[in-house]
Amino acid sequence: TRSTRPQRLLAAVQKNATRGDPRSVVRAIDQFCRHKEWAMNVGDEKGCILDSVVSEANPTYVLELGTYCGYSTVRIASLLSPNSKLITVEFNPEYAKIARQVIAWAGLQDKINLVEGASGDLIPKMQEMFGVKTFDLVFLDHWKDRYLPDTKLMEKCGLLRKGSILLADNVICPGTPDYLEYIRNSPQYESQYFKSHLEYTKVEDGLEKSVFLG
Ligand SMILES: Cc1ccc(Cc2cc(O)c(O)c(C(=O)NC/C=C/[C@H]3O[C@@H](n4cnc5c(N)ncnc54)[C@H](O)[C@@H]3O)c2)cc1
Ligand SMILES: [Mg+2]
Repeated sequence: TRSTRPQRLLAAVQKNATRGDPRSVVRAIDQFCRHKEWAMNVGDEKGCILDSVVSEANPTYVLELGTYCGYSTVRIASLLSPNSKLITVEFNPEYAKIARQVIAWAGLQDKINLVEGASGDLIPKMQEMFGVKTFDLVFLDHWKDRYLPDTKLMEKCGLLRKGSILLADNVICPGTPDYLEYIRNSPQYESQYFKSHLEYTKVEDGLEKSVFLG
């Protein structure tokens, strides 16, 4: 049977990237998506904004919602300090299988915990499963209609502390109107919009960075 796009993306990583070199994995995926087949990775342009937010935050505990093939997982983890951890949540077993191999190729399996399941089920279990008290940074990049309910769930579960950062992809395209409305009007958050483009295209998109004020 015909291969899937994630399988072809993984093959491109294994062909063009150097084992143990996360930045070469990121570069290989961007090359594949720009010149061969578009895929919904945060991409190189928004990826630079992601890099600067991660570097400035220097987080110990990171949560990513929506692993897909692991592009942003590798991009974030490559910037984390030695004792920090990234937990990434993915409910599609096919995507999880590909992402695990991309993460392994980058040599980042010790920094990353990929957990399979739905965010709505896993968020309430983060403390008991991983001994996490609060997350310093959350990257939202899963189904767009889950951003708001999962943010409210993280608040309810006490997973955010004063200064925790939420970074949301695609707030313009595909768009997350209910999330933006909530987060920009809530006195509990200080938000900032980083204008950019939908990965590998000229269509406008952007990232919304929101600091939880506690
Ligand atoms: C109209 C239109 C269409 C597509 C685009 C282009 C475009 C550009 C982008 O950057 C995008 O992020 C997207 C996008 O749709 N992303 C959804 C990403 C889902 C991944 O996360 C997984 N997942 C989804 N919900 C959950 C959940 N609860 N618990 C656990 N995993 C979940 C899925 O299993 C996938 O691995 C689309 C632009 C415009
Ligand atoms: Mg996205």
